[in-house]
Amino acid sequence: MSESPVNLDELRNRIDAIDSEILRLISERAMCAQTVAQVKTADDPQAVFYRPEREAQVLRRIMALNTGPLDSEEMARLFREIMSACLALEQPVKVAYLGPEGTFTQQAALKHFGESAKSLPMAAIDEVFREVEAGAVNYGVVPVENSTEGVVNHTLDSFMDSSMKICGEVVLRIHHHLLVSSTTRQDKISRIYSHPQSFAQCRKWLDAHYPQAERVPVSSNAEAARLIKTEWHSAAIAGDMAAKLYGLDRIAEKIEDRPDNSTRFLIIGHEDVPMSGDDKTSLVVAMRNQPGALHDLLEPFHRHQIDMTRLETRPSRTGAWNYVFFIDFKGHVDQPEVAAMLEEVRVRSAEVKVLGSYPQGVL
Ligand SMILES: C=C(O[C@@H]1C=C(C(=O)O)C=C[C@H]1O)C(=O)O
Repeated sequence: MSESPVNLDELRNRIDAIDSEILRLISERAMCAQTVAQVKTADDPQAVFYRPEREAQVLRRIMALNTGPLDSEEMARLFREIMSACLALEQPVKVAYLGPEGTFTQQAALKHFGESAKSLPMAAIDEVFREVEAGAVNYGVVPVENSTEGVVNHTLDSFMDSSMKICGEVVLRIHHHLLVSSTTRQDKISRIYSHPQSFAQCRKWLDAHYPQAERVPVSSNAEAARLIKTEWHSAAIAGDMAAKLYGLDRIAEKIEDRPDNSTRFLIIGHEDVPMSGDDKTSLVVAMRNQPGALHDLLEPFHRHQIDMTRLETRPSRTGAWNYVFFIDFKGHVDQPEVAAMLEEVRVRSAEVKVLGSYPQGVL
């Protein structure tokens, strides 16, 4: 064998030295974060350590500074975990999510808060709201829209009855796999379990590959994964977390019909979040039932050049033909032009409820 041009031992010694340095710096950072916690509690013993706007700024700064060879998202993910561990030193963030364990919502919760957060599965979206409202957890994570299937009505409806604030958003690329257990007869699959949204997102693939199999809708992908453990003729459609949790094999990967399939989740909590420099705001607006109402509502957004990113209509539940609008736009309520626009919308509408201003999803 020819002599390698670089000396492996030398390189490994260098890596060891770099690791010692990284270790020292991470510990120094953790001590700094501990001091921040002391400063925060000195002012207010009930202070919440977690600051969504600051975390978004830290991650954005790292991504802007990064020059490779690791890509910026990968680098931000590493820093996400460092921050999560630093925060957990003081007080692990407790997060309720739409369960069961192994769902995409849990994946979204961990992506947003890092692996050191304590995540607790809830059986339904309104339970997530209730748990946050009761103060049993610091934050909640619920799905709100999918790029293929549209809005999660249950989440929007929950906001109408709740005083919870939106403190953040997280977008997750959703990859579905066809999963089987070690005892499944792969040539005899006659039944496939999944959540109705997942079936809808994989419809074409299923029509092409398993046209004869019975599609059985269940309450979550994780539940689908759990069920097939004992059925030799069944498969499940679910994501990586569920596959790992139940020790299942992927016989077909990334079977979603659209390669850009993603779901947006909202983080709900008690506090208003200060500006991070790149924020979004969500509103619910009830309009008076009169001609031109929608035009009147949209006109101030246009005039103040505010970028609306979403507009959804839902029945208001107060009268047979009254509607409310869920609106997302870029900007924060503390920005003067946003405040001016909101004032005009208030005058023109029956009711405006600001659900929250929060940092745009970073990762
Ligand atoms: C250290 C702070 O507290 C927490 C920890 C952070 C960090 O590790 O960088 C950032 C924001 C907070 O969630 C802070 O507010 O600066």
